[in-house]
Amino acid sequence: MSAIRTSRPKPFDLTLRVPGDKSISHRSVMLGSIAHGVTEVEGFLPGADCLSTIDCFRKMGVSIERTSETFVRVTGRGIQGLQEPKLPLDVGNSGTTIRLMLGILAGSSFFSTVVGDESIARRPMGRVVEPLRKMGAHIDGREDGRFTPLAVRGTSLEGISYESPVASAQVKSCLLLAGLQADGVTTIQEPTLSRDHTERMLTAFGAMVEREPNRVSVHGGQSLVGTRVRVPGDISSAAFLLAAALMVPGSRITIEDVGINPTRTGILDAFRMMGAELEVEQTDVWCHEPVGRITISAGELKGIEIGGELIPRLIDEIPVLAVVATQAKGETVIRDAAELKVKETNRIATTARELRKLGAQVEETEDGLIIFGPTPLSGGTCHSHGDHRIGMAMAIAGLASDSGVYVEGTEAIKVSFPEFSSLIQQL
Ligand SMILES: O=C(O)C1=C[C@@H](OP(=O)(O)O)[C@@H](O)[C@H](O)C1
Ligand SMILES: C=C(OP(=O)(O)O)C(=O)O
Repeated sequence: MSAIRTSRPKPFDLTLRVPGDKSISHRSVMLGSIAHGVTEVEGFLPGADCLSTIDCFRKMGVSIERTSETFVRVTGRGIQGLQEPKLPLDVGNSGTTIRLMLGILAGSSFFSTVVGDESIARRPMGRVVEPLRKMGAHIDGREDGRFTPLAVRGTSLEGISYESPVASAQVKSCLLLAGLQADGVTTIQEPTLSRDHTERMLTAFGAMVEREPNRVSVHGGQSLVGTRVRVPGDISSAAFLLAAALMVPGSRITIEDVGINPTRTGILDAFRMMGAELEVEQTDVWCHEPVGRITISAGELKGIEIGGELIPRLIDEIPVLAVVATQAKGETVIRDAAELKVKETNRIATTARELRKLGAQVEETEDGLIIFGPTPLSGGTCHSHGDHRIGMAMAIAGLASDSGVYVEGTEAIKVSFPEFSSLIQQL
């Protein structure tokens, strides 16, 4: 088991880049695989989750070459050109891989089985299996297909109109990918808008996607054409570094070439509400995704109340937001975030538990957290619980501790931000 130790550094002023966006990297390999022709991906995230996606599509006969850590060349086979995998498709720790891939497998012409690690085995698959079955999919699995392992007998699908009870880009994307192979139109309505990378990338691959507020439709029978994808830096990874600047008064960080898609920038809104000084400048658009430069420096931080439409726009950043909230004056209330319970860990529970070990005052609620600040953070030993975002969040907490925080289980971090440990220790 690997571990890292962080403690209060001297104030810093740094300009950095972060590794490629995880959501966009997954999609580049998936859409590249089912497209016709070659897709070249620059700035691919070499994180364990995205490598699981590569491995699954290779098992379906797709030629995927990695000419460097971050450059990937996918020779697409067309959506009906994938081959029956001889072995189970192993998604490792990646919820995005399994849920999006199920949309592709459901409409294939072959049989496949899908497995993952212990965390994946706890995560709900009914949210995609149920609507896919409405489209005609044949999926079986543990507890009637609500959990892995799953088995899919590919078949022809019918378009549906589906009202998703959760704002989940994984549900939406799964159904869009199934919809591409279905007869007729597939429409997904979500309660609030979740990240829209699939919609944007489908357009870049030549598909027609119809969008209305919180609603998206796709016609079946369209084929995709391979393209060049340049992946922006991952704002979810950048969030840990932005938080680092807020934890060490007098510090400033600039992150360049980072994705600033508005469905992902909720954390910037939250940090601004807390009193951080933030400058965001759009510098370019890569493969239909806005890219820019973010500079942050700490102001006097105050507690905030967040919920509603903001939550899907910062869902993966809530653990580190809670860490920053321990240093803000007053109460920070996070509501409408029950989705956190079904991530790599129950992030409401693991965030609260680990922060309390350092003396933070944190209350768990049914759908979020309440953090009372500011509280000094003591030294101590924390654990990632096998969850990359919890491991990184606790390492950031250590930056406000004089005696230092030792975080165990940091091997989980390779899922999304392989360089995190060396970067943070440079502070
Ligand atoms: O589509 C995606 O790439 C993701 C969607 C989100 O999950 P949900 O769709 O479950 O909200 C997010 O938490 C995850 O890290 C990546
Ligand atoms: C929830 C996450 O990813 P996934 O659902 O793909 O496992 C995450 O990266 O925080």
